[in-house]
Amino acid sequence: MTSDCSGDTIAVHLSDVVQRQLFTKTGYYKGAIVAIKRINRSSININKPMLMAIKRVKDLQNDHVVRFLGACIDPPNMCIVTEYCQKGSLQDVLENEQIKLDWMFRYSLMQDILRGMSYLHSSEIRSHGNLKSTNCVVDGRFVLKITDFGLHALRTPDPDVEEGSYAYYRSFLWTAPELLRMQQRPPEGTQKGDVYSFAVICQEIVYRMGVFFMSNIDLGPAEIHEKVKNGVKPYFRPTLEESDCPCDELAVVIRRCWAEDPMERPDFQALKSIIRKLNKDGDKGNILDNLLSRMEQYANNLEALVEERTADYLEQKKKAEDLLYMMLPKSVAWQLIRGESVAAEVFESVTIYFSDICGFTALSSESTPFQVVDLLNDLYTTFDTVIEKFDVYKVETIGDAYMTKTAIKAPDRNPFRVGVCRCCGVKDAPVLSVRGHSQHGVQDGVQRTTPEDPRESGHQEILDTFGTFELELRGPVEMKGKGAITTYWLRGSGWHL
Ligand SMILES: Nc1nc2c(ncn2[C@@H]2O[C@H](COP(=O)(O)OP(=O)(O)OP(=O)(O)O)[C@@H](O)[C@H]2O)c(=O)[nH]1
Ligand SMILES: [Mg+2]
Repeated sequence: MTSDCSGDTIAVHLSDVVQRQLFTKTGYYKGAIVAIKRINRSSININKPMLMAIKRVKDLQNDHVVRFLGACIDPPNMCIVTEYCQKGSLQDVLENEQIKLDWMFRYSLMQDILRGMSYLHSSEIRSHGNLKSTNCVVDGRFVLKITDFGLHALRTPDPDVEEGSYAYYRSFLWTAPELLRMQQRPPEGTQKGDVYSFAVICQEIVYRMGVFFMSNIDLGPAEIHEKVKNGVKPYFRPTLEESDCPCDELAVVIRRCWAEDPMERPDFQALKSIIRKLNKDGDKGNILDNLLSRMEQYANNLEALVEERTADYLEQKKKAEDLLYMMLPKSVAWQLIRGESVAAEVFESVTIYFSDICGFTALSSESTPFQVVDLLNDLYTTFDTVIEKFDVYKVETIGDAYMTKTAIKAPDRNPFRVGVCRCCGVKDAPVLSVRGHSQHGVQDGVQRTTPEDPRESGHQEILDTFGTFELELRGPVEMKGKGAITTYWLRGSGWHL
């Protein structure tokens, strides 16, 4: 030992980690990603008991126990290097709502803990002492492994966690009451204490509501710590209802595991066969079947995730398209969305509509800015709702002016004018019907509209084809840059939306 991972190598890894760390500090060791746990010490004294402890951990080999790879004892980069499990801790998995866990899967997680823990208990390590959902990590194949056991002389309290703080008391929520009551708690804990911790983890797996979830009381970790430590009947434990478990027996087993009297708690060997029986549908005892069904579940999770992401994508796409439809005529937007170049179009006739609020300047001077904005907002929302029903495109709004245009293809296909005039309630609105050509550059269309000789205009005739407008000749009106144009007052229409 203590590994061929030099201080320099680790230093590089530690800085590299910052960019792509997912759950914990990681680095590369012999080409593979490894988990790095800092040792917050200024120096480490390597003695015989320490070397023996390292050897004990190094010799462990089990599918459900994280492999110890080495330690770096050169200050200032002292750390423990272990196998990296890419899905993070069990707590991370349980908190991740995107991962769906059926009961078979949840039983498999419990069984993995039991396999890892019974192996540890039968090894020279003997007990964990700090079993919790953050010390159960999950690898890429959803196999759970136990971590952060042994090597107690190298483990140091997290310098960021102050004694008496929320995080400090939270870390004791998995600790058995008899250990909480000890003045000098052994860092390796006890086997019965580990079984208590297992029960707390099982409750987390059942509810997925965090550690020590209680459905009807809201207590902080310090208060929970105090109540569990007191050991007053009825013993203080997290919520556990039979109806929330897949079967009553599971609730019974969990309660036995967190019994106040350590002697009443079963050992991991016994628990392994109890849970296997409860999960008889899921665990056929065949490793390959088991693994396959886990992978299947994982694939289902991915499918659900893909579906969710696709729905998100479609929603965003629709928003972008709606925005485009608001900014451009639909036909142009369609061509752009399909990646086609936009062809210029010629229309025999177009209608351009302007609305103007009479007395807007006077009205604004007597109103607050918010009232003005509210008025315009309400009015334009109404206009927008109306034009959506017709083949009409909003060019722009400038203050109180609202401008739209539409191409007239055939009189019966263009009831827009009726709709707008009727719905906007603009009384006596001057209707300007112009013939000309419109190009997809909208402003061009407006500016290039050819003024016609008022006597030949024929606008009234076009409107008369609808047989619904009541028009009154207003006479020629001087249009900026266009000369005198014959205009009409719209006095009413028979159309109702
Ligand atoms: N992906 C991955 N994440 C890990 C691994 N080990 C730890 N983590 C993550 O790092 C977090 C913090 O782990 P630790 O630094 O061990 O802290 P802790 O488990 O809360 O407390 P102690 O073990 O008591 O120090 C865990 O919740 C995991 O999200 C690992 O091997 N792989
Ligand atoms: Mg840990």
